[in-house]
Amino acid sequence: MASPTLISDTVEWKDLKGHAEEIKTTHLRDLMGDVERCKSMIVEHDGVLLDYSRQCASRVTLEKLLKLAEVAQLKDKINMMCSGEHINSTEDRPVLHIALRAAKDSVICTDGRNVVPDVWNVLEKIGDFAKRVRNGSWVGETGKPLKDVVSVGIGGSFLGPLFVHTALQTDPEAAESAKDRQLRFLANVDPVDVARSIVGLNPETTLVVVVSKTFTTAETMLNARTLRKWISDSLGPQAVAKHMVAVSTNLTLVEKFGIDPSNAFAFWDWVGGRYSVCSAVGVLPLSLQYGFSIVKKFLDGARSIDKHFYSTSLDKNIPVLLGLLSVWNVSFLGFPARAILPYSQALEKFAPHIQQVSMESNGKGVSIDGTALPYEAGEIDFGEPGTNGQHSFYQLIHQGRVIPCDFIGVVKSQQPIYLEGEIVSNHDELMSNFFAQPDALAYGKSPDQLQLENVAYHLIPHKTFSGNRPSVCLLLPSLSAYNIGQLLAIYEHRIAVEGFVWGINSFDQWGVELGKSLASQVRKQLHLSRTSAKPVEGFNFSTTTLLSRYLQGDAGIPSDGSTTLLPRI
Ligand SMILES: O=P(O)(O)OC[C@H]1O[C@H](O)[C@H](O)[C@@H](O)[C@@H]1O
Repeated sequence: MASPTLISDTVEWKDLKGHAEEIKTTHLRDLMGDVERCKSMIVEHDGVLLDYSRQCASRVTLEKLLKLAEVAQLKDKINMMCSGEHINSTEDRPVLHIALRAAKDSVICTDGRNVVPDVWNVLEKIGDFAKRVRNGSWVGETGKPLKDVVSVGIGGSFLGPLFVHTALQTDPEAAESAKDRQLRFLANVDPVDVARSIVGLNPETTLVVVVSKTFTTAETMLNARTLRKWISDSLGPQAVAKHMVAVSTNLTLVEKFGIDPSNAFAFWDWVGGRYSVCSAVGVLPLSLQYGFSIVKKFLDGARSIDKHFYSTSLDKNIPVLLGLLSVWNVSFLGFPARAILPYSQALEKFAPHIQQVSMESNGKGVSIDGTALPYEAGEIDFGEPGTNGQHSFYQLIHQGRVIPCDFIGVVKSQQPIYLEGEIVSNHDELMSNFFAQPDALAYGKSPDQLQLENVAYHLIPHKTFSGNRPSVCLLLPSLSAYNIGQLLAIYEHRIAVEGFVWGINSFDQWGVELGKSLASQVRKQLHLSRTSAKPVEGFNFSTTTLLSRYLQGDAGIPSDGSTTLLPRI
């Protein structure tokens, strides 16, 4: 149900534009002084606490944003998504990643079919397969158990599983069940990544999982062929059946590639690549590493947020509030970026994953009906765990550009350390920074304060912090599999909310196609030049110069002409 007009044409949008000018005259340090306001800006669900009191927003702002949500038909759009309507209109597809973590007895229909039994069939197949690999009843060609897994995939078939794997690695329960096993990822087509992914691995004890929604992605298919050769060179071509499995929506191409279709784990075109970590894309490699029961907890956590998202009123709804505040920051206050700052090293791959979910979803130039947007949509997302980021790019955030920040903290560390003689534990030290940074950004430091501290006159401008820099704080009880699932779903839904309000299609990604088709022209040229010395033609002056220089050099083939796949690193 696309709104007939652009959201920017509505009275509610224009009202917020005017209101933004008023808010700009109020400093956050004054807003923070209003305790009732701050109280109203803390919401909680199932152990997750969101504090958005450090947004450059008053209670009136919130009322106005909720009115904007109403005119954007946000609630209807959420309902349409959850009830399987084809809201991805340019691809004529439903958007049902919530079904991937639905309870077994729930009913989620699209096109007249309840998809939950399909989801659970695959989940149970994964559970069974992972159990057999892990307990050694599924063995490799030489009869040895498969203790190492290389997951080959890129984009949505890589970033989500990598984030969850990196986070689970430090959870004691998950780590215990991953003992003596390795999970590696191969995403980049760069031969260096290939070498890195298999260095030290023995094909006899390795299982390769090829993960690709389309099973056509050039990089993944070349990497899959490369690892197929690695296996068959060492163990014979018949070994592929035992050492390679696949995750895809395209089971015909899986079979054509030479993987037994009974060793393929399906998902469906109603799962967007960047929303696929809860499908076999993430569940298979993660279950092989940690066991299905742990991965199930991750799905349960995501489900808790799904329920909250579609059943809680908008003013108490964590993803909705976060989404509306993002729209506020981007479209009304003019802050185009967002820093994702988890105070947890285990979340080091969270920002890279959210970069794809957010920027591929909302980096659009037209509304859902194809009208050019007269406003910018999408955010520039980046981030690093704290405190590392503090020693890197926080300078710009404190005194340079205004970048709304997401501070993500964890109450209980998975790996507590306390050194005798220190005043606080390591985790308290980390969290001291988590609590201090948002206030430093919000309050800043004035020249008057600096004068009172007897700071030299000429240094006062350099040491002044303007403050008034917005952030939100998300506090999770711990980083269990369940909490990781919650965090994922909060961001997935937040990003959908932004897109719903901006009136765009957050579920297609046509912007990645052009580069792919130009690469295929270059690929053809490289092939012809290498095999028949065909001169470079059909490109502009710049590309011709660069390509010619490239072709004069290394052909990318080992100098002894060998095609060995033994890693050189
Ligand atoms: O899973 P695949 O079909 O191999 O796709 C992998 C990735 O490739 C594309 O370029 C898309 O932009 C991504 O959304 C997708 O996740």
